[in-house]
Amino acid sequence: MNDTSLASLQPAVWRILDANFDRAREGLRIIEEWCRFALNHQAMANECKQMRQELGMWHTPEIRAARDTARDVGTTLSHPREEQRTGIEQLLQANLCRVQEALRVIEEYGKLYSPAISSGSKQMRYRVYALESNLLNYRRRQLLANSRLYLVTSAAPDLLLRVEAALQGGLTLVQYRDKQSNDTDRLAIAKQMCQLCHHYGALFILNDRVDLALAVDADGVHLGQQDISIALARQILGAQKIVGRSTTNPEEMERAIKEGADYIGVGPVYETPTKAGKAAAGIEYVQYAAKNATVPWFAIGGIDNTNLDDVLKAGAPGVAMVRAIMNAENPTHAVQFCLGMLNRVPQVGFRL
Ligand SMILES: Cc1ncc(COP(=O)(O)OP(=O)(O)O)c(N)n1
Ligand SMILES: Cc1ncsc1CCOP(=O)(O)O
Ligand SMILES: [Mg+2]
Repeated sequence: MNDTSLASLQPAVWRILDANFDRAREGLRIIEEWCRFALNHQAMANECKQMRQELGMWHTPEIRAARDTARDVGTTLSHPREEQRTGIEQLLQANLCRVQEALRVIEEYGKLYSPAISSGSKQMRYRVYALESNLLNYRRRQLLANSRLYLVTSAAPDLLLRVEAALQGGLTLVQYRDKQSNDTDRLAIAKQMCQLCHHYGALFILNDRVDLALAVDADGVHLGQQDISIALARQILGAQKIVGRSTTNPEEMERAIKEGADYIGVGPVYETPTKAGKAAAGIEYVQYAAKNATVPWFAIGGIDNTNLDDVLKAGAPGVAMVRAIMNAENPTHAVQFCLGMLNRVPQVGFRL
């Protein structure tokens, strides 16, 4: 192409704009379907729809007319990564990226066609960034609120295999708790466990360690009463991440909720060798939480299939377990059994 005058470039610019309007609208439609049918989230679905419609208005007949699919050398190009999505998170992420890229292309090439479309496209790209953060945040919180069984890990030679087996049973919430490894090992394990959980669509939380949670991009952190404040953890991790707090009595519960905990641990319900020497808070504290907790909560401490029914009868919407899953002969079956019992009790609707 020797003639580089604007007029001679026009057909190529139109073809680029045409392809990218399609790309952006298709990507938005994929995200919209998830917001609408999976999350039932009207505002986010509507935001996708509005943006699709605005793109439709910019996608003029003259741009559409430039389409030349037969001569498009890119139609048969693909990358193996495009053909495989390991989970819904990755699928949404890939499509958000696709929309952002397409809008960036429209913004740049639009400068050769219409400054209004170019700057409109830039504004829309920022709207897509906001949508991305709302979507991931909402999904995280919804998954937390719907999780009724929480696996807190303990040391095991086949730790990741055990966690994977538990995930295969339908677990959606995992906390990596490791009181004995060195930091190099902790970081390596946390990375792998985080990937594993996300592969199964589950949330991954770090016990105690905000720094490691940040390093591996975990979904959040679980803080004890002696750990840093919830506000500081949020400042470090960002507003999108989950911060949980242990509570052993009504005062700690009230404070944790007031300070903005996304969820709380309630216990130890019973004495447990996993936290030897810690006094039991008792089933009465579970009954108290059932009446007063306004955020998702998990009864924890000495719970197994011999007493799960009592804990549920006391009003727990969810439970956290270490030994009952980690030491089970078959963690998949242990999870399935507990979820079966938990799902017999109607779900409590916490406000997201
Ligand atoms: C869900 C949940 N609840 C409580 C705890 C206990 O946390 P903490 O008091 O910090 O004790 P350690 O787990 O750090 O020994 C928890 N980990 N998870
Ligand atoms: C971490 C923790 N926090 C309160 S009790 C507890 C341990 C629960 O372990 P188990 O389920 O094996 O009794
Ligand atoms: Mg702790």
